[in-house]
Amino acid sequence: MSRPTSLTPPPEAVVPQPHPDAPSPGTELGEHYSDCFGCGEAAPGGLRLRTRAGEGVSVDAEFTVTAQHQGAPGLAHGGLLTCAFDEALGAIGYMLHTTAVTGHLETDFRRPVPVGSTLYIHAWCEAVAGRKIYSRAVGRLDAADGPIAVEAAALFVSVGLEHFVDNGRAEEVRRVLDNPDLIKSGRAFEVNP
Ligand SMILES: CCCCCCCCCCCC(=O)SCCNC(=O)CCNC(=O)[C@H](O)C(C)(C)COP(=O)(O)OP(=O)(O)OC[C@H]1O[C@@H](n2cnc3c(N)ncnc32)[C@H](O)[C@@H]1OP(=O)(O)O
Repeated sequence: MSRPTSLTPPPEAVVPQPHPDAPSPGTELGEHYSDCFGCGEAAPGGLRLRTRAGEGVSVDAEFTVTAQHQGAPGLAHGGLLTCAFDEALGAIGYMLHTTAVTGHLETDFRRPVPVGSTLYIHAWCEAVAGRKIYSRAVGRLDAADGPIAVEAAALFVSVGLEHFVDNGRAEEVRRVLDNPDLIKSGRAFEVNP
């Protein structure tokens, strides 16, 4: 049976506060996993997105579009823009002190994003209902107050360590368990509080 894919928080959802141990605004969040395509330094051709803690349950990131990110000539590929938003929205987990995976993600492309431009991404959590985290993000062109180029809305679902251990390919899971430094933040595989 297929699941509902609504991005509207249910009536019992609450507006969350940052976890008491959440990083303070402006703190660089770093890569969560060295081979992550969205943020990992070791991922070939990856986006290497850097996120910072924002006010409340929010994060900020800048994504500069390079020639490697093209879809049409001189323009960013929409799928890669979505990846950047997935990454930024996922980093909201730092503010809630939970590890969450994307359940549903919608992206609205409002303006073309040229190669060489920088998207200023602001992502925030609207509501939490149990394991479900409802978040939104906006990407502005070339300045924090620039025109909106991309908007996204997502449902992330909190998961525990077993999600990764049980589902990841054994080779990479073993490599990480043998060398926890590969999870730079020490957060991505952390069991929920
Ligand atoms: C901290 C460091 C960070 C570090 C930063 C991390 C950044 C990561 C950025 C990248 C993030 C990714 O790309 S993650 C990779 C892409 N995503 C995935 O691979 C996830 C694949 N999907 C799954 O594994 C699963 O479907 C789950 C875990 C999402 C849910 O399965 P489950 O655990 O069995 O739970 P389940 O009962 O089905 O669902 C829980 C609740 O969520 C609802 N739900 C589940 N999926 C959906 C959906 N698509 N649309 C609506 N609702 C949904 C269910 O109805 C239910 O509601 P109710 O009955 O409770 O009301």
